[in-house]
Amino acid sequence: MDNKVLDLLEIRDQIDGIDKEIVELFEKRMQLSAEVAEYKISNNKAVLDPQREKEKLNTLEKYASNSFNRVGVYELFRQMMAMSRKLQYRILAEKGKAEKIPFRKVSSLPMQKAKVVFQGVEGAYSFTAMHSFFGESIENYNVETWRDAMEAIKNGDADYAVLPIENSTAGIVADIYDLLVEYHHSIVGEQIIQVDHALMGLKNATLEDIKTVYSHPQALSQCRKFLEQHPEWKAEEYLNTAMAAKKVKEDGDLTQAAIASPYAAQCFGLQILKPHVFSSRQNSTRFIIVSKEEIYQEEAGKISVCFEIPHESGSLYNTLSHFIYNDLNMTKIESRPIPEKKWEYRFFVDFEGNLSDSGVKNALYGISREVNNLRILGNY
Ligand SMILES: C=C(O[C@@H]1C=C(C(=O)O)C=C[C@H]1O)C(=O)O
Repeated sequence: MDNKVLDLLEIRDQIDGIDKEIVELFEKRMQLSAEVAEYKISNNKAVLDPQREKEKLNTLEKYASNSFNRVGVYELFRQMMAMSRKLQYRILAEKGKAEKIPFRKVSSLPMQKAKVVFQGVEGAYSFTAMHSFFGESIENYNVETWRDAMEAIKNGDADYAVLPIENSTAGIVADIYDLLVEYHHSIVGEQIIQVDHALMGLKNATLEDIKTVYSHPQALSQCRKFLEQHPEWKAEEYLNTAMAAKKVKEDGDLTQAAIASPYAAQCFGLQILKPHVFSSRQNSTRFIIVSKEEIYQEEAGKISVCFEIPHESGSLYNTLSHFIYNDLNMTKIESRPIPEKKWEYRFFVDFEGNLSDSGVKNALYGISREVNNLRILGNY
């Protein structure tokens, strides 16, 4: 072996020795932190003491001999103290000091005599989503706006609302996120609907009769390839796909067609002139089921939360570290502006888990102590 290899082995040997010492010291430090937790329980003190942490970081970084190491020491101890706090939260939770999660576990969603509200008209994709989730025989009615649907839940006019939250190509439906914050309802389920547009006309119409095709602009653009094969047709934008189908039925004009879901054809007694003019697994809309009840099902596997964090370096990182530390898989993060606070944001996070899991409880307890306005939107 040449000298350099020997050197490397020797240096690594020394590193190994130091790391072992660091681990021993780390464990001693955590043990002391656990004792602090006991003190805090007896004296009703908060886990996080920002003043103490700030002072510690200032002192410790001064021990470092150069600016590069100063940054390292700062970061190292910031992490160390975050871990120490996580241990304390766990101890407090074990001693029953964490506030209870307000959600109630149920074996299944109460469906008997349930009434569902959806936005749009029969045959709209939200209508399909509702039937897929609740079955065909569910009592339901429609309203004009998403806000109306939220109000219906608030007033007790309906037990559940079906609302679109995200489209796989167009992204989130921002208004629904904002409404979820404004109305303190909870998400109790979700339903994904694949987009499948058909061309439909009156019962006795044929493709040759068609002169005008009505649909929502997004549906028209998704079906562009198909429409280009018929340059003789005029494409007309309409409020939504189901309304376009309704119009064709009501006008009773053989030259009119609509692009909408096959379900809309069924609802309005139209004939499908050409199925799947656009169908895409890639293009799906995810709907949420909203309720006034704070309930979650035993087998629920996804949790949605939202929170606000101080406008400081590292605060999002610090919040998300609670998920990592508790081995929780985050599946989505979104941010929305907070209207009253210019350039500050509210974050929406989805992660895998059930509100009964201890890791989930630990993460939520820790986060709730370190952010503003943590809300559990639902577990479904
Ligand atoms: C250990 C404590 O709890 C927390 C963790 C700290 C640490 O690990 O040094 C410091 C302050 C607190 O935010 C403490 O209060 O001393």
